[in-house]
Amino acid sequence: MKEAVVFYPAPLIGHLVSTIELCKLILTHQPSLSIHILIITPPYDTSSTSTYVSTVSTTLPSITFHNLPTFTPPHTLLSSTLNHETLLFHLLHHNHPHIHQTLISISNTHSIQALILDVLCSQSISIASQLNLPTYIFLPFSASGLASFLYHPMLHETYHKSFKELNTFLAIPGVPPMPSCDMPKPLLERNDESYKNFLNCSLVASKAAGFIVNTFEALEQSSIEAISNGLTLPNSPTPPLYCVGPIVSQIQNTGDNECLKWLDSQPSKSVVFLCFGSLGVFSKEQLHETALGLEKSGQRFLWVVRNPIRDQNHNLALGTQEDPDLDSLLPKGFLDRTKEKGLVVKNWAPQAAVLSHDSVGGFVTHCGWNSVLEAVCFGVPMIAWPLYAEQRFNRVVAVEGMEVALWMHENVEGFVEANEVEERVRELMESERGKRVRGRVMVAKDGAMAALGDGGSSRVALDKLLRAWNGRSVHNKIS
Ligand SMILES: O=c1ccn([C@@H]2O[C@H](COP(=O)(O)OP(=O)(O)O[C@H]3O[C@H](CO)[C@@H](O)[C@H](O)[C@H]3O)[C@@H](O)[C@H]2O)c(=O)[nH]1
Repeated sequence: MKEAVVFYPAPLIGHLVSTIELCKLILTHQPSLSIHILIITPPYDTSSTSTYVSTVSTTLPSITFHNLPTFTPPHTLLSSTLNHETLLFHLLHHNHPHIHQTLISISNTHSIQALILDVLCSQSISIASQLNLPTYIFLPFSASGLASFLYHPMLHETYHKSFKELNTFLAIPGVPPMPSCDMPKPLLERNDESYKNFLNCSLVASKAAGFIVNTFEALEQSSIEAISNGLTLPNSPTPPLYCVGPIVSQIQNTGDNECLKWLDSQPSKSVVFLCFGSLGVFSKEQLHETALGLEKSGQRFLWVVRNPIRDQNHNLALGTQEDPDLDSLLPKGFLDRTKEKGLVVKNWAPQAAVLSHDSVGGFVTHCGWNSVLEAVCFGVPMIAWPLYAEQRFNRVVAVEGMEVALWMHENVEGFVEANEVEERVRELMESERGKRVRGRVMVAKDGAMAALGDGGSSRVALDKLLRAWNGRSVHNKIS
C-alpha cells in the first residue's frame, strides 16, 4: 500500500497556506509520499480558499484534498457579535465523525504514517488515538506561542481572574515577561467558550507524538530550550519538538504587478510597506489617521488598504472584500499630495515579492506569524501593529525577545494616532534605534538561511521527523 500522511488544517487561509508550504517541503524530501488534506468548508464566503485549493490540486498531484461535508450552524452562531474562534470550534466539533470516517476510507488504500493536526484542531487527537494513529500537532506560529499554549493550564491554575483583568506580567518559560492583556485574544476572557476550547486543546497536547513548529532554533532559542527541557509541561513528558522553519510562501510569478513596477522606480531600502495579513481591516477613522501620519513622516510608502470595518471589536474581515473607494476613505487630496512618494493598493499585494524587493526598507505589520517570518527571511525590520488573534503576543516576542521590530503604541481605546505613526515610521527609517533593529533582522535572516541549509537545525529536524514516520510499522490498516 502507498504510504500517506494526513493533514487536518484549521479553515483559515493563513493556516492552510502554511500547511501546504510544509507539505511541499516534505515532498521535496520524500517525493513518494502521498499527502491527504482534510478541508472544512466554513459557513461564510471562502472563494479565496477554494481558488487556492484548486490551484494546489492541479499543480501538486501528490496532494489530495478531501472536502468534509458543509456545516450550516444555527443562526445565533453566525451573529456578528460572536467571536470567530467560537464559530470555528463549533465547526471543528461538528466534523469529528467525518474525520473518523475519512481516515478509515483513506486507510483502505493507503498506509497512514501520521496524522498532523493544526493546533486549533488538537481536540481531534482523541479520534486519532481511537484509530491508533501517531498524531502530531502543527503550529503555524512561533515556538513562544507553543510555550504559552503548553503552559496555559499552569497559568489557569495559578490565576483566578481573566487575563484581561489581571494587569500583571505573566512568567511563561522561555518567553519575555508577557503583559497579561497581550495574551492571545481568545484567551483574554476566562468564561468565554473559546477560552475553554483553547484550554482543552492545551490539556490534550501532551498526548501528541510531536510538535511541528514553523520557526528555527536561532530565532527562538530560549522558548525552544524551555519547551525541550520540559519547563512548559512540568507534569508530563514533553513530546519531541521539530522546528522545521522558516517555511514561508514562495514568491509567485507576479508578472507586471503594479506595485512591484512602482518599487522598481524607488531608491534602495527607502519604502515602508504597510500590510495587515489576509484578514486585517481598520475603521474609517483609523485609515484617515494613518494616512495623516504617513504623509507627515515624509517617508516613501506602499500601503495595502481594505474597506473599513463596521464592528469596532473585530479587526478582521471574513469573506470576499470589495474594492475600497480610496477617495472617500482617505483625507481629501492625500493621494494627489503623496503621489511622488507613495502608492496605495486595494485589498492585496504580493507580500513576499514586495518584502524581497530591494526598495523596501521597513514593514508595518499586524504581526501574523507568517508575516514576521517573511520579514525575517528577507531582512526587513518591522513596526509591530497587532490587530487580533495572537498578534499582541507576537509583538512582545518580536520587539522584546527577537528585537526585530519597534512597538507601535495605541491609546487606551486601541486607536493609533497620526503622531505615533509618523514618529514610529521615522524612527525605523532614520534613527540609530531603527539601525539596530535592521542589524538584528539581518542577523536573523542569516540564521534562517543557515537553518535551512545542509546540516542546518531545521533540515536536521525535518530528517528526524521523516525518519520517525518511516520507522512506524506501516502495514496496519485502521478500522
Ligand atoms: O496583501 C496581502 C496580505 C497577506 N499576504 C500573505 O498572506 C499571509 C498572511 O499570513 P499572516 O501574516 O500569518 O497573517 P494572517 O493571515 O492574519 O494569519 C493568521 O494565522 C497566523 C498563523 O497562525 C497567525 O499568526 C495570525 O495572527 C492569524 O491572523 C502571508 O503569507 C502574506 O505574505 C499577501 O501576500 N498579501
